[in-house]
Amino acid sequence: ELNASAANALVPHGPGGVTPFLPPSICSVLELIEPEEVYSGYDNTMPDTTDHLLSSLNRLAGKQMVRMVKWAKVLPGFRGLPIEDQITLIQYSWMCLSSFCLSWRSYKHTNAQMLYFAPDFIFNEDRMQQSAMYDLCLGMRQVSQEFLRLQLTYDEFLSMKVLLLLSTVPKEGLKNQAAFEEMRVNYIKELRRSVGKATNNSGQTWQRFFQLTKLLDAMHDLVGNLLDFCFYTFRESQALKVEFPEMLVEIISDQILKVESGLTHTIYFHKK
Ligand SMILES: Cc1noc(COc2cccc(F)c2F)c1-c1ccc(CNS(=O)(=O)C2(C)CC2)cc1
Repeated sequence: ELNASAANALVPHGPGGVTPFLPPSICSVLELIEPEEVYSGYDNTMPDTTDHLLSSLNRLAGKQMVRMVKWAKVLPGFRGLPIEDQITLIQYSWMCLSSFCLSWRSYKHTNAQMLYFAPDFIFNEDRMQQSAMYDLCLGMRQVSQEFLRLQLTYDEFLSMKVLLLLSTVPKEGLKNQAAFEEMRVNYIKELRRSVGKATNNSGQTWQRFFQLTKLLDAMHDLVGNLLDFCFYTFRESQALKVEFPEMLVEIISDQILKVESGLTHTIYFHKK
């Protein structure tokens, strides 16, 4: 919609006519900066042993993390936060973001039937059983099925994903808490706009906004269990023969300390 500042940006282009110069909308920027899908390079000739599946998941997660950091650095508003806060927010939310993107890919590519980790690395029932985290996989597939039931739109997905980046903070607050809160409010407005578009601004808009914020809250509970499994596997990686790439070792080592000493706080939209 044309707001006041955009209206002032009308650029005259000749007698009487003006061509509106509109800054790109936030959702068009989010679509532009969304990373490409990553291939896992999974060796399908190897047997689907648990350690081979989990080590391959970790290698893929490491590749995804590189793209996630690049994405955050060009995310409108994120650059304006202090670098320490940028690092903290990515460190605290990486599993949540990774899982949310997995649910979207699974919804888009497999109609929420399987877990589409990568084009060359898809989990069917067998692989979910073999992965030693069957329940976590089912939980993730349920999120994907909720996307299908709601017919989640790409713009809703993109603004929800930013809100997940901005949902877990240090208990003692960030360096620049005000800048963080302003950014979070802006993306809540962006989600509201996306929902409005999806419901043609009908009476359904608020009901849908309620459903999507409930879905965001549900992500945190699932991801908490995923992180428990992650921290356990990380600690026992030698015994379990599960390899972790350098990128993940760095993030997990830092995060374990803060999560297990209760220094993190998750912002929920709804009371429990
Ligand atoms: C890649 C990738 N695409 O989505 C996700 C997140 O979602 C899930 C990850 C595993 C099972 C699920 F059911 C998920 F939904 C990842 C991902 C892979 C590995 C790690 C860290 N490794 S780990 O310790 O957590 C583990 C899994 C190897 C055991 C973190 C994220």
